[in-house]
Amino acid sequence: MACPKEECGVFGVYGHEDASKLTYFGLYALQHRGQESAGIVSSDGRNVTEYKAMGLVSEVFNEERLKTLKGHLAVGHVRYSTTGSSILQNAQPFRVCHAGCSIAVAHNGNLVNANDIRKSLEEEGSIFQTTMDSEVVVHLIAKSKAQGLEESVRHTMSLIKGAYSIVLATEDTLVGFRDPLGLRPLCIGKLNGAYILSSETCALDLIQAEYIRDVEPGEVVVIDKHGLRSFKALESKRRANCIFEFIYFARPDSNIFGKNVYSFRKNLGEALAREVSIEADFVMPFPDSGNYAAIGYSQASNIPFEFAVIRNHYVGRTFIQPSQSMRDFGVRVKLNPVKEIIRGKRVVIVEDSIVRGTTSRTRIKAIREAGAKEVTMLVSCPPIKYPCFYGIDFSNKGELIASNNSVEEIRKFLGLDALHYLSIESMIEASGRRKEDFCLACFNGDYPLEVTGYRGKFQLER
Ligand SMILES: O=P(O)(O)OC[C@H]1O[C@H](OP(=O)(O)OP(=O)(O)O)[C@H](O)[C@@H]1O
Ligand SMILES: NC(=O)CC[C@H](N)C(=O)O
Ligand code: SF4
Ligand SMILES: [Mg+2]
Repeated sequence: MACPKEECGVFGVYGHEDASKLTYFGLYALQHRGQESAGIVSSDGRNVTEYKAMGLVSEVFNEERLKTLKGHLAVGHVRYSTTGSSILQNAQPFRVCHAGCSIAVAHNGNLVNANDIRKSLEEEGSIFQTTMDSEVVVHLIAKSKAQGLEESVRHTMSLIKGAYSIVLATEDTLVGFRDPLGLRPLCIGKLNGAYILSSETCALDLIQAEYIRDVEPGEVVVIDKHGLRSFKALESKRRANCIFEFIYFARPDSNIFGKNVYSFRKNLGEALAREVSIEADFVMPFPDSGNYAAIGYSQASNIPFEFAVIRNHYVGRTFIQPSQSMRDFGVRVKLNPVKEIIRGKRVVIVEDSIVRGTTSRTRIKAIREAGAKEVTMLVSCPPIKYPCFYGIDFSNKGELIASNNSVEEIRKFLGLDALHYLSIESMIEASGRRKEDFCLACFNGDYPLEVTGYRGKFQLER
C-alpha cells in the first residue's frame, strides 16, 4: 500500500528569527518527498540545537519543540531511505561536532560510490555512526575543513559521485550544493532579507518567500552574515535532470528544473491523446498522482473527465491490517470506485506510472467489479525497465514489472482490455526540452553516471 517511490526533501533558512518555524512549514510542504523521519537543526550563530524522530513532520514537531530550536539559521530534512534502513539512527539532518565546529547535512539523492569512500575512510580510522550514504559527506568535509569551508565543499564534491542536492549548516553558515548533472532539484528563495534553500518551490510559496533561482548543477552557494556568494565547483558537459520528478514525485504546484510540474504532466496527457485515439465514455485518474495527465488527455481528446474513484485523504501510512477475509481492504481504504458513474461504461484510466503493477492490478479489479464495460489504461510515461541508483527506491530490477514482461503480458496481468504507454519521444517532446537534458535511465538503461560500486540499499549494513 505504501508508495515505493518517494524521496527526500531538504530545506534551509538563513537570517530569520523564526528559522526553525519556517523550516517546519517548509518541511510540511515537502512531506510528499519523504515520510519516514523528519528533523531540524538550528543555530543562533554559536549554540546549535537539533531534534529528529521517526514519523511525519506533524507528528515529530509541535510548538513547544520548535521553541527549543532557537536561532536565525536552520536546516531540515524529510527522509525516504535509499541507502540504509529506515531507523532513527539514520534520520537527517546528520550532525557531528568536529574540532569544536558543528556540521549538519541534509541530503536528497543517492551516492553511488559511498561504499568505496567509506571503506577507505574506515581504513584510516574513521568511525561511522549510520548506514547512510550521506554520512560520508560529513566525514569528507570534516577532513578537509582546515582549507576553509568553501574549499572543503569543493574537495568533497570532487570525490563523491551520484545524485545530491545538499543543504549543509555550520554554527553560522548555510551552504547549498548540487551534483554536476543536476539530478535532483534545489532552489533559492528570499523572505524579508532571509535566504531560503528548498527542494521544491511549493515550500517557498507556503512561507510566502520569493523564488530567486535554482542552485545550478555543480554550483555551491554559501550564505552567511555577508550575504550570498556562489561558485561553480564542478563543470559537466551534460545535464541529467530526473524526468521522474516531473512524472510523479514533485508536487504539481512546484516549478523544478525551470518548469511547472502541473503543466508538464498535462502536456504528457496531451501527448498521449496524440498517440492513441479511443472511443470511450469518460477519462479518469487514480487520484491524486494521475489527475494532471488525465485532465490533459481529456481536454485534448474531448472525452469527458470524471472522478470515478474517490480518495480518502485521511489514510496514514499505518493502519490495523485487515484479516484475510477482508479482501482488498488495503486498496479500498484509499480509493473507492463510484459504482453509479462506472456501471456499464467504457472507461479510460490515465495513470502517471506503473512500477510493480501490484496496486494497479487491484485498483483495476475494483473498477471492473464496479461494472465497467471496457477498461483501457494509458500510462503517461514509457515502461520502467531499469533500476534507479540516483535516489529513487526502485533499485531492484526484479521488482519492475516492465523489466520482465512485454506490454501485452502486463495488459493481461492487470486485467485490462487495452494498455498503452507513452513513448520516450513523445515524453521528451512534451517537455519542450532536449533529450540530453534529462536522465532517462529507468526507461532506456542509458545511465548518465557509472554505477559500478553501488551494491543496493543495505550495502553499508554489515
Ligand atoms: O507499483 P504499482 O503497483 O505499479 O503502483 C503504481 C502506482 O503507485 C503510485 O501511486 P500510489 O497510489 O501508490 O501513490 P500516490 O497517491 O502518490 O499516487 C503511482 O502513482 C501509481 O499510481
Ligand atoms: N531519498 C533520498 O534522497 C535519500 C537520501 C539518502 N540517500 C538517504 O538514504 O537518507
Ligand atoms: S533512473 Fe529514472 S528515477 Fe532515477 S534519476 Fe533517472 S529518471 Fe529519475
Ligand atoms: Mg498514484
